[in-house]
Amino acid sequence: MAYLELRDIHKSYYLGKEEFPVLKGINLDFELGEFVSILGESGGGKSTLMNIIGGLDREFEGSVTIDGQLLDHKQEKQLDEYRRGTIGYIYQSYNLISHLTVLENVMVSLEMTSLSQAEKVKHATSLLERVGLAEQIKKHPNQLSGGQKQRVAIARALASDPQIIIADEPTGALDSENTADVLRILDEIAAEGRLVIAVTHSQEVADHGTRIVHLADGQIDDDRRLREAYAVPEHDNRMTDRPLPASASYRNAYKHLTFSFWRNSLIMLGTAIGLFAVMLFSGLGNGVKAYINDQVNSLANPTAITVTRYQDEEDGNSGIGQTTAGSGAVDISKQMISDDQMKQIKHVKGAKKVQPGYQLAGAKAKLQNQDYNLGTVQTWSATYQKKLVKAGKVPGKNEILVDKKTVAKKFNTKNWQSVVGKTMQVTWMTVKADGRTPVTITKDLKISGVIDAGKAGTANVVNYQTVRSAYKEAGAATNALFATVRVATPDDVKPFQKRIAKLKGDDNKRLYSAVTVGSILDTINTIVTLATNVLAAIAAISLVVSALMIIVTMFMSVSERTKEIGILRALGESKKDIRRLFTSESLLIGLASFVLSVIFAYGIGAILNAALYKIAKFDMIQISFGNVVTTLVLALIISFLAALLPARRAAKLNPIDALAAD
Ligand SMILES: Nc1ncnc2c1ncn2[C@@H]1O[C@H](COP(=O)(O)OP(=O)(O)OP(=O)(O)O)[C@@H](O)[C@H]1O
Repeated sequence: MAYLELRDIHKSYYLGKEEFPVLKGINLDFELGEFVSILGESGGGKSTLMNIIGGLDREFEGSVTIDGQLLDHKQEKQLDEYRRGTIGYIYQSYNLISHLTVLENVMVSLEMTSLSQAEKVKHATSLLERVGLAEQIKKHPNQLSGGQKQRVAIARALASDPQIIIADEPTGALDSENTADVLRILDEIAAEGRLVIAVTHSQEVADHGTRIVHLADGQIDDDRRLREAYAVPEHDNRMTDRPLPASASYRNAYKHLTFSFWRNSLIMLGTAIGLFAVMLFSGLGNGVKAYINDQVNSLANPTAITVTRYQDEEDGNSGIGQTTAGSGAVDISKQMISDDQMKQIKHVKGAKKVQPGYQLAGAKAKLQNQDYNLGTVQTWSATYQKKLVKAGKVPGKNEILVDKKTVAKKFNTKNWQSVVGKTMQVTWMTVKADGRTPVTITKDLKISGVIDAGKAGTANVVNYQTVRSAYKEAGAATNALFATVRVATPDDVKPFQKRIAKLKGDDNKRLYSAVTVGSILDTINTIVTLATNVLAAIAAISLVVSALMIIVTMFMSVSERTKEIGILRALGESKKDIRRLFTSESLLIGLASFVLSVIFAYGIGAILNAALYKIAKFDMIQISFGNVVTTLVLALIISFLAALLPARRAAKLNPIDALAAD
């Protein structure tokens, strides 16, 4: 049984429905150690036959048996393996990969062997030395002469130690000197015990082989032996081949990226800008949220909770500041917290300190014959931060801390501190002990200091005892209107709020509401998050543009590299390997864009922060680790999706058509 057997090979091409038969029943046997030349007229089907032997063509009739094993052309995997391990191809037009160096071109077929990286380099270098190219290994193909290119192609064909070398007009483009060189090398290859099948038009070339097969009209019309085939030496250490590892695809993709560096840099820049915008807006959202938190917490104590009586709809939803004293219609005792209830609140788990508080309704003041509308007047509680007191001190008995904007500055615009120490007559309303009858209270209070509630509004603060004793004197209800509860840490606020909301009175109705800085912040934060997400989503639209750019680049890359795809397929790479070549290139673009975008985001973020710091005294852009990770995931998803279609198209290319591409 011969090493390679072709039986009854028929092949036709079709133009529409019209059939053009090219091979009409080829029967041939080949042995290892032979150097067979295939001669025949142009268009006679020589290349077609080589593609069938080489495992590139699957659309034919007949059988190819290799070393006793029938090749199943339906099984692509088996064919990939066959091309990888058994076949080495040499073409008239060299078919080198232009963006790889001479050494790398030879290394491509070694990627599919089990050699270590160092062994691959050593082996490729020794092959290039053998074909006389030791000096040229770092050059790119376009820096070589035709003869040199063909020798690189021979070294590449030999690299994976194949049994069969197919050379399709290997000397067609060479001068006589280079032709002689190449023929000598091919003869040496046959002498090593390999089967060399060379297609040629030249009788002179054909005469160098051990046998000439002549093809005419789709059939063999002559098969002549010129000399004995070479004896096959024992090959005990044949190289073992294996599928292309993923790392090789990534390396190849990286080399291609750096080869077209400027074009790819622009694509990366475009993608990076989109990613950067997403990251910057997210960072701005974080910054604004932190800024608001900081501002609110600096005005009010985050561990203080204001507890009021719960008002359901029927009772009229009047919280602090809307005391209905004077209307007579509503029993405001329902809005008050009795001493017993105060004790009950004290016993709720988490309460560290509980302070009763009053709010003075409709408070007006007279200071040196000038009337003031006081707005909010409350008793001092833990909600206030001491740093809000801008002059003087916290009020003691019969003292008042007045608002900077509405009282102190109106009293004396420039020297507003001068109000401290003056006596102010304050009038407000409440109800008698029956909870209904209105009563007006007037007190002379000494101004202990000035408070500035900032943008949060106005604040006038009196001492709790001052109000309580005034109420006692006037026979008014003395129950507090609210209680200020301190908890240990801001994290204890929410659990406390929940517990207090659960407390029920005798009528099984909810007793208390709790307002905290946190609950106000929650609302603000929700709005800021929403706004940030909208901004980030708008920025994300630019990512769609980025994705389109990557898709276009990848399609361009596929059409530029069509020939390379054919070469890689001929060398034994599978469809999957080709797909991965393009997805890895796209993922590398995504990854590089991500790195760029992080640099932009942190760089420009720092510049913006420096500029805004002058205004807000706060880092307005705070890009979190989570933002960075999200951006990375986005970048990878986009680049992966963008590569899907182009990679699919590349993988689907017919290797023969791809090799024929210009
Ligand atoms: N993809 C194709 N579709 C249609 N016809 C094709 C295709 N490829 C080759 N042919 C035709 O098949 C015939 C054989 O082509 P092939 O390339 O095998 O010939 P060849 O003997 O190698 O020719 P040459 O010596 O000029 O290279 C030619 O007539 C060619 O036009």
